[in-house]
Amino acid sequence: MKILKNQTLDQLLEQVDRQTDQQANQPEVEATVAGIISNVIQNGDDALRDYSRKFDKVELTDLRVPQSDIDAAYENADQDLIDALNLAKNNIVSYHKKEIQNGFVDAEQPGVVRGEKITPLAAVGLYVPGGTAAYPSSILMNVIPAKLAGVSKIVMVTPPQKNGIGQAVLTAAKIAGIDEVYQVGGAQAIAALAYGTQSIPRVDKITGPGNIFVAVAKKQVFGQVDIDMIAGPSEIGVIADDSANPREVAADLLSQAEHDKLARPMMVTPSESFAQAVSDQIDEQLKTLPREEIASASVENKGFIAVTDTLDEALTVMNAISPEHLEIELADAMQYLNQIQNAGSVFLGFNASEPVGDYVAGPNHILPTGGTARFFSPLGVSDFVKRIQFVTYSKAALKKEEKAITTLARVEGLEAHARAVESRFAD
Ligand SMILES: NC(=O)c1ccc[n+]([C@@H]2O[C@H](COP(=O)([O-])OP(=O)(O)OC[C@H]3O[C@@H](n4cnc5c(N)ncnc54)[C@H](O)[C@@H]3O)[C@@H](O)[C@H]2O)c1
Ligand SMILES: N[C@H](CO)Cc1c[nH]c[nH+]1
Ligand SMILES: [Zn+2]
Repeated sequence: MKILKNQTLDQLLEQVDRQTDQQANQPEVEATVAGIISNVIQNGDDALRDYSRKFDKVELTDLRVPQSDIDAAYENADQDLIDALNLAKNNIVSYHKKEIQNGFVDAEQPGVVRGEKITPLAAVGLYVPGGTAAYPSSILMNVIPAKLAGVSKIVMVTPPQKNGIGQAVLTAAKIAGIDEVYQVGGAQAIAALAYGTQSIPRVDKITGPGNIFVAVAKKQVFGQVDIDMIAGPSEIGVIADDSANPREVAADLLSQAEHDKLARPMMVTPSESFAQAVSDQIDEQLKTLPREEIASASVENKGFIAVTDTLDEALTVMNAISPEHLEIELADAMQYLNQIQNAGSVFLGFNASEPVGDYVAGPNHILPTGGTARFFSPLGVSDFVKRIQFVTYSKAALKKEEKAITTLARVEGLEAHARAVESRFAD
């Protein structure tokens, strides 16, 4: 892995900035995706079949996965898989239940009642990745907060596979309780959810992670629908020093590198010797990885280890990176949590290996990438609800505030605003 050493803090921050910019601006991908979206709007299901043939090498007739396939997958599933999915489901439910908002009613001022009611979205589309790998775990992470929010229409899309959607994916769909599944992926699936086709219903919001084409497509349909965030190619940032185990740190970095050739495995450390030890371990462990080709490309093209003068500088660089996942591999790691400003999900201590969050801990693994953890949050229950505000006034309460309202209205030159309130006291 590339080791950046003998660099000033400003030089390191400048490199992080430049890499993040690259993530955001992909002109050639933007153009490809714009063409795909336009074609799906024009040609609906036929365009979906064309792209499935072109990108996924799959000939599709029905886009919807029959319920019988979902039921059969569950019936035939390995008990270990069912047990693991149920354990994950229980932990994800118990964690996300704590996110449920209940709105409020405030009647503190005489004659005035105001408040906020929490309303589930009517229809959401969940994107579950399935190009280079299948992600049954992403089904749970997408569906559970939507169900806890009370969304009634939940539609799932996932890429078609040559011999049908994977049995583990369908088993997870059954356990998650989703029954409307369409076998289409990529930017075309995002377009179908945003605009609707003959088979796939239009939704109000699209959530879920995906590759660069999916991430850019979600960006382009924002405004036609809402989106949860830009959850693109996976990333992991590790802050570690000599108190950590280089073999374990290398293994965690590779766990995310194997997702995508564009995945970003990154470490920042104040120890040059530890940097070298981790880099050596990465080279060693890559040799036996089944997804070595993907992980090597990620390490080569997107990975780096930055050596800083101090631990404080390491925290500053990592906050600038704003990684999707941040591991703090330091003694007494919890003490550093309050210094973390930007990250999707934080893993504290030597045993909180990032895949624990991918699968079973309970927090969501659908997380912001490409530096967007500066302003996006992990997927959660709040992504599937809207807040509706309400007020009611007695005539006496309105009279009390009439002068303030009409003064402001006339300062803004909005006479009708003033007269609307004064009309209550005309007779
Ligand atoms: N950020 C997160 O929370 C999170 C969570 C899980 C996975 N991920 C990421 O999701 C991604 C999954 O990627 P994936 O590729 O395996 O599956 P994917 O489902 O995201 O994308 C596969 C689809 O991309 C389309 N496609 C492939 N090549 C294309 C091309 N050249 N032009 C246009 N469209 C093309 C195909 O139609 C295919 O169905 C990885 O980057 C992984 O790191 C992120
Ligand atoms: N680490 C991924 C998010 O970037 C989530 C995931 C799903 N399955 C395995 N990992
Ligand atoms: Zn992962």
